[in-house]
Amino acid sequence: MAKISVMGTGSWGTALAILLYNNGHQVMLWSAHPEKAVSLNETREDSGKLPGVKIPEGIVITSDDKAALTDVDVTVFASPSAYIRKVSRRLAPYVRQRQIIVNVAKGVEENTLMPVCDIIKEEIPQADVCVLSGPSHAEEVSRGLPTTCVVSARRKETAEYLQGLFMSPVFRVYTTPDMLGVELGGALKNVIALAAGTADGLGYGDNTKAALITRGIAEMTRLGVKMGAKLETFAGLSGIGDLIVTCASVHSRNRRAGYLMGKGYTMEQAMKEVQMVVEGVYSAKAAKALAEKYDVEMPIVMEVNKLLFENKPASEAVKDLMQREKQGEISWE
Ligand SMILES: NC(=O)c1ccc[n+]([C@@H]2O[C@H](COP(=O)([O-])OP(=O)(O)OC[C@H]3O[C@@H](n4cnc5c(N)ncnc54)[C@H](O)[C@@H]3O)[C@@H](O)[C@H]2O)c1
Ligand SMILES: O=P(O)(O)OC[C@H](O)CO
Repeated sequence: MAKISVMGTGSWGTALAILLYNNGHQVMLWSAHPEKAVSLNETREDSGKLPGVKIPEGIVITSDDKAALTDVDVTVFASPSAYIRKVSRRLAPYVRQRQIIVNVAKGVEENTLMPVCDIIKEEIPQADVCVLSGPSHAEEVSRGLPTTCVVSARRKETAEYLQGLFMSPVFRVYTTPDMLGVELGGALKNVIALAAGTADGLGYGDNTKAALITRGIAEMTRLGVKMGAKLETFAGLSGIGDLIVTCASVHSRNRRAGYLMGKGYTMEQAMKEVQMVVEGVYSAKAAKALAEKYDVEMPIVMEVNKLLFENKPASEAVKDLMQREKQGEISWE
């Protein structure tokens, strides 16, 4: 049994706290907001985000920074990527040397172009920062539906230790040394999911969805490999696996936000309607900047940016993607 704190009471933090508790660990769930911790303690359910999912009484819910980080074997950082720097800076004084921190947020910071693990490392240099990612909607994990993920760490032993903590009969975890690839897959798939949702909103079919997923993973892979990630990672759970789930699932907030934009909502209206974090909107500009920095062609990412930030009509974006200059699918050289 390990002592684990989960930092963040969004749907993913809550689902992982329940998973880890059911695996027999001692679990604390921390909210950045005292009033949220108080209300969750009373109700033992987040009826807005995970209706019908009970948070076991054995999970201690707190907003006490020091208590949540004292004598823990592992801490899981589950805040949305936009808050990770602020949360890391706030918690840094309570983090011991070589504390294992597992990042489960998916994003790239707009102004620094850093994936989430790098942000945590910068703010909490004494920590051993790892990542868990993959096709894993909280709505399904919290109900014990079979799910697979991948965990990456600097050292193989740490990754295998974490694999053991998270694994259950309904939650299968693989290990990988490719932290950068895992992080980029998780962040970039959200941008492609906005495009897939938009196509749904426009009333397009399965052919269009398959095209966006396939050409989307091609873009993600091109960029990732140029940045130093491994090619195989993009064919794995944190790459194509997560891209499929986020482009197809009824639970996906990125797909839903895109769907609403396809129906004519503005980005702001769509985000308001979804009510949960739409990470793709935060990562889109960073993805575009990375494509430019590494000189990689990412036409879907470029069109998503125009849709989000230049009010380009969705149907125009699709037309421009379809009528791009002719290309080979793979090189003839
Ligand atoms: N939900 C999922 O199924 C799922 C699965 C895998 C990964 N993720 C990733 O996990 C991360 C969290 O997503 P989520 O779905 O749990 O979020 P969510 O939309 O359910 O919840 C939002 C969270 O943001 C927190 N928050 C709001 N304002 C804050 C502030 N100022 N400072 C710190 N925290 C603040 C809220 O307390 C809440 O914990 C995201 O990066 C997401 O991509 C989510
Ligand atoms: O599918 P979304 O947009 O809800 O994102 C949540 C997770 O990343 C899915 O693994």
